[in-house]
Amino acid sequence: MANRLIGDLPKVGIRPVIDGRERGVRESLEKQVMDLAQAAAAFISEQLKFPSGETVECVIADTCIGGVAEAALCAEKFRKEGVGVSLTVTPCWCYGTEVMDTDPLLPKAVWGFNGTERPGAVYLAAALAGYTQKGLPTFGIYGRDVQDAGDTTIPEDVKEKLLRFVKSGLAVAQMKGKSYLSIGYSSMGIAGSMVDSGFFQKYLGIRTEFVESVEILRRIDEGIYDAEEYQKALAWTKENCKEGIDVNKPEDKVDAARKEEEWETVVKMTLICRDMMIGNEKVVAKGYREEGLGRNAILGGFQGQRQWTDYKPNADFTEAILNSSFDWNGIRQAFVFATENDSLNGVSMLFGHLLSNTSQIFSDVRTYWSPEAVKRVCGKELSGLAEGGIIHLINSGSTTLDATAQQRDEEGNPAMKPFWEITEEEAQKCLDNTLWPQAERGYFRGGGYSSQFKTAGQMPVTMSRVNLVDGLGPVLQIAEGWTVELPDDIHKILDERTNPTWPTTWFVPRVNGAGAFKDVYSVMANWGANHGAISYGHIGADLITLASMLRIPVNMHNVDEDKVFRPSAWVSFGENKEGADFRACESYGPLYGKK
Ligand SMILES: C[C@H](O)[C@@H](O)[C@@H](O)C(=O)CO
Ligand SMILES: [Mn+2]
Repeated sequence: MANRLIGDLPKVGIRPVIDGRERGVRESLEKQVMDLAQAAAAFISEQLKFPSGETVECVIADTCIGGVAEAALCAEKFRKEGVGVSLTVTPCWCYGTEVMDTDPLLPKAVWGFNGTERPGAVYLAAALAGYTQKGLPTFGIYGRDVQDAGDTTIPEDVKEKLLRFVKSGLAVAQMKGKSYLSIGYSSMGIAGSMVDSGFFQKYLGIRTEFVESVEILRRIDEGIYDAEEYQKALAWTKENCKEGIDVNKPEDKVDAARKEEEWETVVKMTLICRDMMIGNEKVVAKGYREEGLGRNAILGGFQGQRQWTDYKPNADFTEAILNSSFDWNGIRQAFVFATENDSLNGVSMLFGHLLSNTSQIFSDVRTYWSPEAVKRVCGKELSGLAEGGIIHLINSGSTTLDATAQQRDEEGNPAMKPFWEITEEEAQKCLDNTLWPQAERGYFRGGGYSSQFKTAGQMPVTMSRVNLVDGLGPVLQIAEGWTVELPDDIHKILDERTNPTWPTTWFVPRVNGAGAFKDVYSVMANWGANHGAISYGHIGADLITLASMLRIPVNMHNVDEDKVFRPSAWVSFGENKEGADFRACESYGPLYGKK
């Protein structure tokens, strides 16, 4: 069952613009301009897929655009085709405001071909000036090296910017109109769980759906789920999810019958939470049409703690399985599902998922371990990437099992891959490297099973978090770095004194000796909340581009300056990129409403 949301996937609209002077000039350029558009479309469709694995489709205007009439015809075609991102391309001079895309909600870029025979770059600058003057911030793409007229190869630096822009633009388009499903609400006073509907609506175009956790009980008690799939899921769970240690005090331990009941409950919870997000035609077929429609949720969160977990088994199993790239139905697209209903960490996970097509890690940013403290506690030295200190990422539930690092990339390195690249063997190894200890009943009186594993390998990762600042609005912080695998004699001591029943990832951010990235300790000290969303790969530059499209300023990042790609208008807000970002986001305000 694909996590199919309602509505078609957005397409990329390609706008070949041209000098409208007929009887010579225009005719001499038609082929070159259209060839450039075709080349861009072919490149984008060949390189990009959606998290569902579907290919990104491009729509090219029927004709070159030499003036406002053809611009309007193109806009109409894009509307009918469901275009969500607009890319204008040209090698020549065109009439800036007469051919521009004036849709304020479409992320837009202009690729001005770096050629000399025709003034393509001059058009690019004129167009961007027009977009800036009209309050339609637009990305400008201009290759470093001159190309010969008619050359339709796309230079590497242009490719990088095209992909960054399109991926981010498609993320914006995919979020629009979807829902955040909040199951329960405030969790243990975590501010991120007090879902801010205004933020979701105005910045992301996402509607917030609130459902009491009792709905899960109702559906369990009244059998409002696919009984056949439940049996399949339970059998699969018994086969693949082995119980781990039971750290509970003797008087808190439960008998086999209760443990079986808890497994049955958490499997039902998983089916039900998924159905609440995206619906299930089997539930409709059972006569529960409303329940079977779901809430078109592109991401969800479960309060869990504490009322539910004081009474019923926790949702660690549910959260871990939904966030993973596989379940009893096989290898599939991961969901985005936050524990403790931390909706802001959920949004950060969603950004990572839409940009990388991979499943996501949700963690407490739990402990900074200095080399000295590790030496004191373990009598051992940290080495390699870990030698400057490490951050312990760990949280009950909500971490994808892909984070066991059992998948391999083409070079044989540990990786977390888009689901369509994961082999059956790799999925099985992720499961085989995960145990499911009984929940600690001091925390979780209702019991349940927590996923427990360690990230066994070094992988490039990016930790991020959206934070809400009163009087300012949302900000995004980003830390690129690596997971590290500690020697077992260190890992065990540190993990067991922390919590041996949860999933652990050891994280080392890339530091540069200054500011928030002065050292590993500074990264943790500057982290804006108790949680971080961790995505495979160094996707910080993509996150920065996406944030600028959403008018969310980036308050902290360790991405190379030359990788920062924002709308050209940002330069008008000053040379200091960080300050300009804040001023530009403040000036433009959220995409879908007033602050
Ligand atoms: C079980 C505990 O309540 C944890 O859930 C808690 O420490 C957190 O994760 C807080 O973010
Ligand atoms: Mn937490």
